[in-house]
Amino acid sequence: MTARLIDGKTAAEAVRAGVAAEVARLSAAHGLVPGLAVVLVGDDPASAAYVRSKGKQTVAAGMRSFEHRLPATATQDEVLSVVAQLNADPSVHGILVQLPVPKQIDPHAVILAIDPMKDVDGLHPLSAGLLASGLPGLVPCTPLGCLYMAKTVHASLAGMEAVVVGRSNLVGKPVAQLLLRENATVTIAHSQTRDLPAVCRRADLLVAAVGKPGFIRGDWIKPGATVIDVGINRVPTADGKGRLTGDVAFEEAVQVAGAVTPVPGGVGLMTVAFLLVNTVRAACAAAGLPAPKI
Ligand SMILES: Nc1nc(=O)c2c([nH]1)NC[C@@H]1CN(c3ccc(C(=O)N[C@@H](CCC(=O)O)C(=O)O)cc3)C=[N+]21
Repeated sequence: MTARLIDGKTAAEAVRAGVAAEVARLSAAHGLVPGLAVVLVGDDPASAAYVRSKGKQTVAAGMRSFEHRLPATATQDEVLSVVAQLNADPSVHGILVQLPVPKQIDPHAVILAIDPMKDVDGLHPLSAGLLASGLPGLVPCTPLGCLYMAKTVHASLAGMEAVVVGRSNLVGKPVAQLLLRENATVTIAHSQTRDLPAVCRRADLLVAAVGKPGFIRGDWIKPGATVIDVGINRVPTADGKGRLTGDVAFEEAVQVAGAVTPVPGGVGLMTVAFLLVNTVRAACAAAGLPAPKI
């Protein structure tokens, strides 16, 4: 059997079309144009590429895009002062500080400084706490993308065994909270989990967010399971360009799984699409309008 591919390109295009329609409506009915500010500290080429694609898609959806680039030598105070300026700017509804930041900067201090109303990354402790308490708030984009993709396969996740490998604040923990909200039975596994392959084999829905290329092997997957691969790892190639690969050994996984997300062309595309969704949600909340239906 060969697994069905969950196509991120088609799914992301559908989400972006919904965003563009909502942005057009908000602008016509309320004169509201959602704005997203991305802060990039340093000159990591991969980060710069993500920031460019976010900016392009933001503009393509009819929103405003703001980019702030600081040198790799920037101090924490300099970063905090950019964040304060963006917090105070009414045309900015969403703020994303690209992670990781250089080592002289404490990422927690930067995240805490972001106005929670503009926290489109869903990383502020208030956003994390609202999610954990089952209250409305901004939810991290990659977990929203994972859930959307899982739902293209399963109308309901209730009662499913879900295993999340990875416990980061950006992906593992929030995706587990979202799955719990959907009434799945959720296990969070990590580097110290005993007999990880056996734990993974219990999963009807397996979410891999470990950051190690090809780490999850085919024989760790329950036959017919749905596999969501969050990993975006650049591995070297002979031509020196490198290629993107996930956390799942894809060629093995397609032999066993029922459905699997590819890398590239999977969860990464959904992350950017849901960043736009979160920006529209933040803009509506700031304007006192009801939550948009996207
Ligand atoms: N505060 C913060 N929030 C983030 O969400 C965040 C971050 N920092 N730092 C870096 C990571 C990485 N990330 C990606 C987003 C989209 C793709 C993406 O669109 N990937 C495409 C193609 C990429 C390519 O071909 O280069 C794909 O997987 O098909 C990848 C990676 C967001 N991140």
